[in-house]
Amino acid sequence: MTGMPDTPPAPVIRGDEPGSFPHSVLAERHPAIIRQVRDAFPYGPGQHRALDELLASCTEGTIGSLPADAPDRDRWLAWGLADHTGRSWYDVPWLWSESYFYRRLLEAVGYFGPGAWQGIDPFRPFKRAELDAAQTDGELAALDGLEDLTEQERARALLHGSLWGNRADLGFRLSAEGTGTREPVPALVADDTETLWSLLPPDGRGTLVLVADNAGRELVPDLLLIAHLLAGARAARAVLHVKPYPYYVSDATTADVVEALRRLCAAGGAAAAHGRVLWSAMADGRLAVRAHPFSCAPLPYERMPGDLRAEFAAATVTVVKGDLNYRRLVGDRWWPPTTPFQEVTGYFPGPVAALRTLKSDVITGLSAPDEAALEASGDRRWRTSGTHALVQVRAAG
Ligand SMILES: O=P(O)(O)OC[C@H]1O[C@](O)(CO)[C@@H](O)[C@@H]1O
Repeated sequence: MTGMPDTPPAPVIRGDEPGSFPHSVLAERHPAIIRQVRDAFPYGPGQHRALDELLASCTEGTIGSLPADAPDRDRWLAWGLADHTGRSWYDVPWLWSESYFYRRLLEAVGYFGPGAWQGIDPFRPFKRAELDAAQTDGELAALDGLEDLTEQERARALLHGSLWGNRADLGFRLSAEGTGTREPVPALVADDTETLWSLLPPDGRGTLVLVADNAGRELVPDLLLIAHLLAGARAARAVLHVKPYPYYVSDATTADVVEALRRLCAAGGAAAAHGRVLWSAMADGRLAVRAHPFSCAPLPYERMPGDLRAEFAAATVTVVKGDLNYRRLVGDRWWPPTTPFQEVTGYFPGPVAALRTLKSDVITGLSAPDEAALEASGDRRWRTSGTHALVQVRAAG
């Protein structure tokens, strides 16, 4: 990574090795997403044709440019489009390929308009199904059981709900059962939770920035965590960063925040109480939502623009959720796993915490014995299967 004298840059991850996880995402997952989106909407012939073209381009073709009148064409040119046009999707950085795939998918279905399909989220049916699932009711009802816990125990349960929600699985029931001395969640490969709490003490009255990842069953526990931190004055203000347009299937947009909040408020019990805290915090400005264009950039956060840098610099702590954001935070590279998290995030303009279940190859900040134990565990997919998680914090700004 540039500017980091102690840490020589590791190779950028590409999707060009058959059999590798990134390769399978480009070769199998992307075509499957095109199929699912196509089946979920009564699209017209133009959209079907554009989806056929995208499928052909990603499977056997090369990266094409954006239409001359695309509203974000200049932005994409600044993000490397001209350099990558005409190259194979497999030969450019994997992060870039994936990001651009979602941009092209939205183009194909007319999301950017003009026209009647402008603004229609092609992933909405999948997000909606998750939010509407009966299981979500049960998970929200389980919140009532947290009411008897101490503030610390509740904060921990909600933090783990947000963390494991990244696996689309609300973890607070699990965590609530285990509060106290027992370790509730195995499989944490790094746990800097106490450092995170030291940045957000009760009555600390700072600003929490949370960079969200997925909608639905990850965003709901993210919102619950924010509600708890605001209600207990561990944060006086919170800023929730979401995506300006649909991305990586389930990533949260402002529309998803609205749906999640309405779901909370309609749930009754403790969930609705949290929902009301958030609703009024939005009304008086203590909770703000941002949808910065860079949130959908195919680049690491190290290359963030000045206005975003200033926002993160002003935060007491920025909590970065999920796998994709982790890749962007540390750089999507084949780091040796013992590379210090503190070093690869040294460029970040303020204290930063990563809450992530492991769903791609990137990992930093492991101790050598932990790395050896994971490698010896017999399951070679510990990096990618979502069975492990981490809480990593760099406290110094
Ligand atoms: O929702 P998350 O935690 O960002 O995970 C998404 C991950 O899934 C992938 O799209 C691969 O399936 C990764 O590229 C990405 O890092």
